[in-house]
Amino acid sequence: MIEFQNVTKRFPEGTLAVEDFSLVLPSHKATVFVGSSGSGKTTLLRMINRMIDPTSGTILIAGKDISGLNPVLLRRQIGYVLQATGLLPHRRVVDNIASVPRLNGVSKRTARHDALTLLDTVGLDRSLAERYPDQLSGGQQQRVGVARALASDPDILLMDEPFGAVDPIVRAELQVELNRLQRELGKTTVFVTHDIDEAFAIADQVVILRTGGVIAQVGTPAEILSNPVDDFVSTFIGADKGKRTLHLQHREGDSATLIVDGEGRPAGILGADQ
Ligand SMILES: Nc1ncnc2c1ncn2[C@@H]1O[C@H](COP(=O)(O)OP(=O)(O)OP(=O)(O)O)[C@@H](O)[C@H]1O
Repeated sequence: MIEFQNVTKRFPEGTLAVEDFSLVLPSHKATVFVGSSGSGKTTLLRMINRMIDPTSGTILIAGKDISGLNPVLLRRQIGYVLQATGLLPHRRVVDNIASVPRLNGVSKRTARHDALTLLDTVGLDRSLAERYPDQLSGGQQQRVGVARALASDPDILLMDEPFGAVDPIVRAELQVELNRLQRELGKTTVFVTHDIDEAFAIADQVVILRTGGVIAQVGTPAEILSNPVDDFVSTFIGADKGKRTLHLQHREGDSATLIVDGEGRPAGILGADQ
């Protein structure tokens, strides 16, 4: 479990990026921060692995205040996936994936062996292992980025707009794959996006943010879709627009709930436990 307790971040030149933010991010679940540009999503994410330290307040991981932990060691225990993948261009795919285990002292042979297994995990063919990142498509590079983030078997996976640079079809595939991985591996995932549809597709817990990291609403996709708390949230999820009046439809004899758009087209499915 990750817990933010009254966390505020003011950058040195004065911007108040996050103000008095408190929230529990449950273990083994995907929490998605969604909000418009500048709402503080990335700042919140980066405070979890101490790439940014709060001005005040406390962040706990598994009950431990992270301000007392060595940032470098903390980062090696937390997977991090970025839009720009961060893959090392001069290293082969297999060595990119093996890089953090190698830093953690795992032998080259074991780290490379595990890297090949991770290619299977993220749905990539092992024949890609010896390529360099620029010999892969954008979607394949993102999968390698996910494999690399999983390589040290972290409990926590941070993902900052990881699918923002790929085309919509590949993006939808990656979202489906991430859901599968989430079910199989049960990581505590924190995902940042400005795309509300992506948030609904991935999240167990959606956090809709206003400027300053102020929480507009927290809930499951079903809770937010069925009961937006105010006009801001309604506008954000598109419930006020004729073109996408999403609503939920329970199907007779089926445990899943269908999300249907304003024209009656299925837009997604919520699992039985949501
Ligand atoms: N290093 C920094 N120095 C000063 N201000 C910063 C810094 N990083 C972020 N900010 C400011 O803090 C606010 C929140 O930024 P943040 O990157 O967290 O937002 P975001 O919701 O992730 O935005 P985006 O969707 O555009 O990435 C913005 O006003 C931003 O300009």
